[in-house]
Amino acid sequence: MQPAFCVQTRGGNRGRSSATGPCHQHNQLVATLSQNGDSNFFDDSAMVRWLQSAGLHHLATPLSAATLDHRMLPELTVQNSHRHIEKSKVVKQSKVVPCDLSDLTSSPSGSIYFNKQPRVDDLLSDELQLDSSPGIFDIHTINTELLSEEAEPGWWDSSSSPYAPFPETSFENGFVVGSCKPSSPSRLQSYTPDTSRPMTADKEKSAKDIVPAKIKVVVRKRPINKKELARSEEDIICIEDNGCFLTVHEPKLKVDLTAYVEKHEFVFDAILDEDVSNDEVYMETVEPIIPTLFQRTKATCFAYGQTGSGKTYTMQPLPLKASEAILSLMHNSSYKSEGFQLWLSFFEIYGGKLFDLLNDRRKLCMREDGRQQVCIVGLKEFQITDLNILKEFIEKGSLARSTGTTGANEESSRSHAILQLAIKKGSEVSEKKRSQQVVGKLSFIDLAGSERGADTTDNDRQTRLEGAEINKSLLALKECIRALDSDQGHIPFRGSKLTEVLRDSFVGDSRTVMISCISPSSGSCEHTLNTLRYADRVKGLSRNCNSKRDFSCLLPGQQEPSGIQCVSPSFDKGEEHLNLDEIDMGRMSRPSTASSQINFNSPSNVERKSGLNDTVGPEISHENTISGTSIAPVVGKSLLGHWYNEKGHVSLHDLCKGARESKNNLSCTAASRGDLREERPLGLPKANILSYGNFSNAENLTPSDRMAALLKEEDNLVSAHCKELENTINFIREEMKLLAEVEQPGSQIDAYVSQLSKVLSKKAAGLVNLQAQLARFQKMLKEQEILGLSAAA
Ligand SMILES: Nc1ncnc2c1ncn2[C@@H]1O[C@H](COP(=O)(O)OP(=O)(O)OP(=O)(O)O)[C@@H](O)[C@H]1O
Repeated sequence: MQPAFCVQTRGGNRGRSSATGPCHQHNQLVATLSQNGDSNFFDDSAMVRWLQSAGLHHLATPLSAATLDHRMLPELTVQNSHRHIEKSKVVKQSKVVPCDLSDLTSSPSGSIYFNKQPRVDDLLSDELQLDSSPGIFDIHTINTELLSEEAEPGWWDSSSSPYAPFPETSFENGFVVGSCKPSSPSRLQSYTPDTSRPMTADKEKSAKDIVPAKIKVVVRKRPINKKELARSEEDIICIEDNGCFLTVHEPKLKVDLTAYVEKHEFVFDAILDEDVSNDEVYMETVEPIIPTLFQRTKATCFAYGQTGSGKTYTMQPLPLKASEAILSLMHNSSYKSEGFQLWLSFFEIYGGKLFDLLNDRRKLCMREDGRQQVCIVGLKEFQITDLNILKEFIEKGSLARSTGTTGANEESSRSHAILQLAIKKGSEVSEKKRSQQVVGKLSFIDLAGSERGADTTDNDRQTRLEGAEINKSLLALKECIRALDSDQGHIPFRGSKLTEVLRDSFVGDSRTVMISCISPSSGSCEHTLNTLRYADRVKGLSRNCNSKRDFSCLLPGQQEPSGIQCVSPSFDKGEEHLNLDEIDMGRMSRPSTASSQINFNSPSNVERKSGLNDTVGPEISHENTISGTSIAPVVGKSLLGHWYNEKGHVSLHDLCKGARESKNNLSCTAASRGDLREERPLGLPKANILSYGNFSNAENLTPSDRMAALLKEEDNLVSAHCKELENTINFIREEMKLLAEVEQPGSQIDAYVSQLSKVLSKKAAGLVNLQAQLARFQKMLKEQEILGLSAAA
């Protein structure tokens, strides 16, 4: 029999009532099981706890309806709950329905279902039925699929209700519930700005008094969509009632093909269920930051997650709401007389290049001035006084993003879109000359799909390199946030173009909000776990962190890796800066007898499989440098674009200065507790050092290791080229000097000949070396291509 009710608690974040979940495959409804009137919320773990507390340990795990014994649970009831809106307040309604154990069944994922088909009477309490005049319900909070089967025609006059449901066909993207989207073709949510609403003095004061956390990590789950349902995928994400705990029920198969469920538990600052609106997302994430922007804070809010997980859907409404609040504070608070202005810019990083989304995708270049301030040359900024204009700009920019070079939406998931709101003070003297000061800045970043970083095995070279670039930037971003959170003096922003662009957001007083977007479906389980692990690591070093760890898959007897939670105090001074992931990496990359016994569920293997492992990230921080060891110089190719003098053009001197400084930034020394003081180049886990420079051991390397080696070789080539240019200039100087001398009366031709011969030999040797390096890189590219092709075959 197709189960009717899923007996699982859902939603209920932060005081929001437990809500009717989306209408899933199983007509899911929030329900409470109770015994002897004693109410207990049931998700799998709560059920286990409840059974244990009832002394029914033998039933506690594994749990299935078949194991529930009628004699032991004599008075079972199911309490159906839903909510509706009454006089602008969300009201929870519930009704107890007597049930029998024969009405319960379990799914392969471990959920317990109530088989009885509900009646409308069961869904609506008596008061609610009396009150059911159009307009008092928010239809989106009611399980419409359940209702449609049983509801009498005419009980709901949708046409006259402001809460009329969108007809199912009008749901964009096949979302069953929760999408609540306007039928407008725009990707933006319908939104009516209201700047006239003044912020009261009390509100302003309390807003100012609240000090938001430096780093906040929020997870947002999107509703399951029709395509996923059509593929019979299940919702595997369970959010516990306080809105901070999340369990992923990973469907797995044993060797004998028996299905079982592996649970992964996570804790974050907030977890937003599929029924949480964009307004609520704003309130949870960005709203607390707004007042701090007037106090010289730079804030960053970014969405991370796989393609299609809802990053753009989540991010697009936020700048609008934030601008409304900023303008309201500017015009209606004590800041009124300060002469603040709000400015907008919107650009994209695609394939390591910057494009202005508000100026016909004009290519931009990033420069660093004498005071090490990063500026994006040519980026258009617009002053925002009217929210409708802002809305148009955002739409324009979003369209430019998704209709980029090839017009495919595919592109958007391979690019990072950055929308910046800057609060400025001062006047603009002329178009070219501004005497404005940035007071605060809020950057919204819609990151490339996280799984794109794993595109390193793709057949297409361009895709592989883009994937590697995305991987690099996501890892560098994580490193920067972690450095911020641990109050490290140095932020490794040079790790990627993305973090360089955000440099000024990482210095001084800064706030960061990460919204991890996840899909609920079982088909996305691996990506979802990767996203949650990334988020977990971002938050991992937070001093107040109380994160439950995803250790469900540790081997029996294996301990929580001590390096993960915080830097072990037993480390000596020299190791203090050891990156925690590096310890992980050491564990992962060292093939041991133990590792051959590790099943495929071990965290390291899961991450390795995903391609989102830390092959690049951990080594990016120059804090990894350990005194007393020599350091292999590495210069990133991005230097070519970054080193400019104050007049704006590249000088070789600056270039070399950049190379030297970057060498310090990017060099790293590998050290882990087991084998300290080992020198290795950037971007390579230990196990791969031997194969660095050629792929003779290529079959032993993972695709991402190979890609890291390739990128490393590319960096070395660019670095050697820079060096060669520097030498060439010196040779030219020497040759000019020789020429000048030989033309003097009485010059020594023999000396000239021998000096010239020396210079030419050095020049030739330099070119030969560079050519050899180039040939090696070409060979690696070729090998990578062949390996990619054979992997694909
Ligand atoms: N919470 C949600 N409620 C309803 N619909 C959603 C939700 N989240 C996402 N969607 C829908 O899912 C689809 C994919 O979302 P979106 O484009 O935001 O994904 P994305 O992560 O930005 O993907 P990409 O990385 O490819 O740009 C969109 O059409 C969006 O409308």
